[in-house]
Amino acid sequence: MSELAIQLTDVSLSYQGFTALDCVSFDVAAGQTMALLGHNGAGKSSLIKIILGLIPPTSGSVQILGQNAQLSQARNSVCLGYLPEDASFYDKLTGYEVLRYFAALKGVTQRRVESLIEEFGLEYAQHRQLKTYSKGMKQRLGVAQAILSEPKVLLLDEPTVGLDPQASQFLYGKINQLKLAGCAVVISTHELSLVESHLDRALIMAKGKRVALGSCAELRSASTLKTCIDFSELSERVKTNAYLQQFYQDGLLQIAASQKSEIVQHLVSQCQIFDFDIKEPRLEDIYHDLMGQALCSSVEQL
Ligand SMILES: Nc1ncnc2c1ncn2[C@@H]1O[C@H](COP(=O)(O)OP(=O)(O)OP(=O)(O)O)[C@@H](O)[C@H]1O
Repeated sequence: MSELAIQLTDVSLSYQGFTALDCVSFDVAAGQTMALLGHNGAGKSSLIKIILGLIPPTSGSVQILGQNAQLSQARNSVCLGYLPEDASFYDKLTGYEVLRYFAALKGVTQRRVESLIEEFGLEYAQHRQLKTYSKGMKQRLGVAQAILSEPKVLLLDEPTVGLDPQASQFLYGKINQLKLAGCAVVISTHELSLVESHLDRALIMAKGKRVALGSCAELRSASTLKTCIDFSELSERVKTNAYLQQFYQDGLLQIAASQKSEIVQHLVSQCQIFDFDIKEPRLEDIYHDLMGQALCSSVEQL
């Protein structure tokens, strides 16, 4: 099994008596991406700040690369990269000066700064003050700052807000490169369709509690949503098949995710149907389904 980069055990947090996080546990292995999903105020940013060691949990433990996150060695380590929600820098500085400043703090070379400026498409504006930057340009700079030191643990709070589709795609490409180099990545986001194909696991949270944790396939199985098998042509062989009839609804076969291989086998071997389209529920639908279930049952863990 891969080395655990982040390990949270029973983490709770209270802000002046208000419980923002309630006994949350999860881990992220080196080279894995974890998406933090949840409604506004669910506790995602608080979790990220706790992982960074910026705020101490009221109870529970947090280990980063085997060290207590509250210890300064872990907090000051160049191994951590962080993009805060609404990252803002002193707007009289130029983009180049901002990156040079963080590079000096992290012991990163000028060459790396120049190469990131180029990669993030900010060359033309690098010597302009940030007050002349658009939101997306500032966000690109923020992401470049976060990955400056080629971190082992990267925490991104809503990284694609303000980015155009091309820049979002570029960002996820970068994240995938870092993952291949063994970086553990945590992304808090509301943009579920963007993160879906890049995450290894997602933690869904509501009101500071863990609602569900798992890969897209595991979350799909935990949901009540059906996988649909669509035929290019309505097939009599399916409608009249004694076993398949029970799943036939609205011109589709509607099955639980766990039944997929069994039904596909049946379609091929018993009905000789080879032309079909399998439509899995998307992360966004799964999220709404699990969140609905959790809120109905007062946010009990699934
Ligand atoms: N410094 C603070 N003092 C008091 N309450 C706070 C503080 N920071 C956050 N909270 C509260 O804790 C809860 C969780 O906030 P948090 O910012 O972690 O949520 P979030 O999931 O990141 O939300 P969003 O998606 O809106 O960014 C919210 O109810 C928020 O009002």
